[in-house]
Amino acid sequence: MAFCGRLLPLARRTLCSSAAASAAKEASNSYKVALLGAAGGIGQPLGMLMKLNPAIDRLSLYDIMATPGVAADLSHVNTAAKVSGFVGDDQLGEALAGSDLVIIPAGVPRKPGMTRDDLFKINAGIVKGLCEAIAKHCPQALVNVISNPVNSTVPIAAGVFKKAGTYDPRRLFGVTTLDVVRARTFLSEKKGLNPAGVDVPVVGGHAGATILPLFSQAVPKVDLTQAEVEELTKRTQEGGTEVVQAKAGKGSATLSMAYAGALFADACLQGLSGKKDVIQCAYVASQITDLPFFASKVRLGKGGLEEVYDLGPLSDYEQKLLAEMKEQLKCNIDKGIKFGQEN
Ligand SMILES: NC(=O)c1ccc[n+]([C@@H]2O[C@H](COP(=O)([O-])OP(=O)(O)OC[C@H]3O[C@@H](n4cnc5c(N)ncnc54)[C@H](O)[C@@H]3O)[C@@H](O)[C@H]2O)c1
Ligand SMILES: O=C(O)C[C@H](O)C(=O)O
Repeated sequence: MAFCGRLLPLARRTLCSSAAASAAKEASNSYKVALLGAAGGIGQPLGMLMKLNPAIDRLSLYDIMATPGVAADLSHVNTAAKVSGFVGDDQLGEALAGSDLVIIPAGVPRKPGMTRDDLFKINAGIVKGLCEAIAKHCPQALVNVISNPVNSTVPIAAGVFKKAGTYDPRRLFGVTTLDVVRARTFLSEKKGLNPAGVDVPVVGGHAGATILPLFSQAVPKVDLTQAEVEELTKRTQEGGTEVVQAKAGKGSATLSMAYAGALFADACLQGLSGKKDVIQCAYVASQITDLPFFASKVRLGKGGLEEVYDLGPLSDYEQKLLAEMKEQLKCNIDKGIKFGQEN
């Protein structure tokens, strides 16, 4: 994780005009990050990883319960980020004010036998309410949506921001990094590679068949039989379910998700700081297919989303899976858009 060596010169604390403040941010990488759902299974380890990130000088932990304790605990870790806990609706505005990046893992997780779409009923309303507050209190922040079903919660967030007049597609991201993390891990295990040097783009969405790992574009280039490709693809698509079943009713992926969420959040902050060539996969407003939201490789920069890359050359198998998944992804997107229009 590239958190290395970006510590803060004290001088920036004295700057107060917004131009000076933004110049200072760029020079010193001092960002405020708000984590919504901070007392949860993902929220707690993700809060920990954010506390360790030297690019962050203020870490705001918000939840509907238990954040004072989580914040007190985390605040004793001797890193620069100043931790504050906020609990309940009344404190949400203060938690968000001045944030550069808001990460949303708030909401219920799956139990065995459920699909991510089964979470829609509860999580749609949670994401909507939190995004309304973001539009009001930190409309310029980048927003990382982790809450499932991501295929629908991102269109919901876009709808809220559109209604509020603050929508900028460059600032809204569905976090699909865990799919990339899994594809890297599973490929490395299969081929005896060091996972540190392995990359696999994962495109589409974040649910079952909509998760499309592109093993034909893996780095380093790896020879795989068709049976191996199919096995790795299936395992990546079902990675979340593998964890849900293993946890047997006690939730879904939290630790690996916190790791993935921290990677993506750090990439967003690196982009904001002006670092060049920050490339990640993410689920964003997109024109590379006929669907309005799609996960693919993107470049992050000072404005957030700076470039959406097209899919590149796909194998026949990947083309077939892409064609097959589009209807499901479209349904998930339409459901989110409809919810946004009706609520
Ligand atoms: N994008 C991904 O790859 C990915 C991976 C894993 C989990 N998830 C999703 O992340 C979400 C959270 O998972 P978890 O395991 O952390 O669940 P959890 O139940 O352990 O934690 C969720 C937290 O959200 C809080 N919360 C509920 N309503 C809230 C609100 N209105 N405002 C603020 N906080 C609120 C809860 O109090 C709880 O602390 C789930 O929807 C899960 O499906 C996504
Ligand atoms: O599978 C889930 O429900 C959680 C998450 O989306 C995951 O991929 O682990």
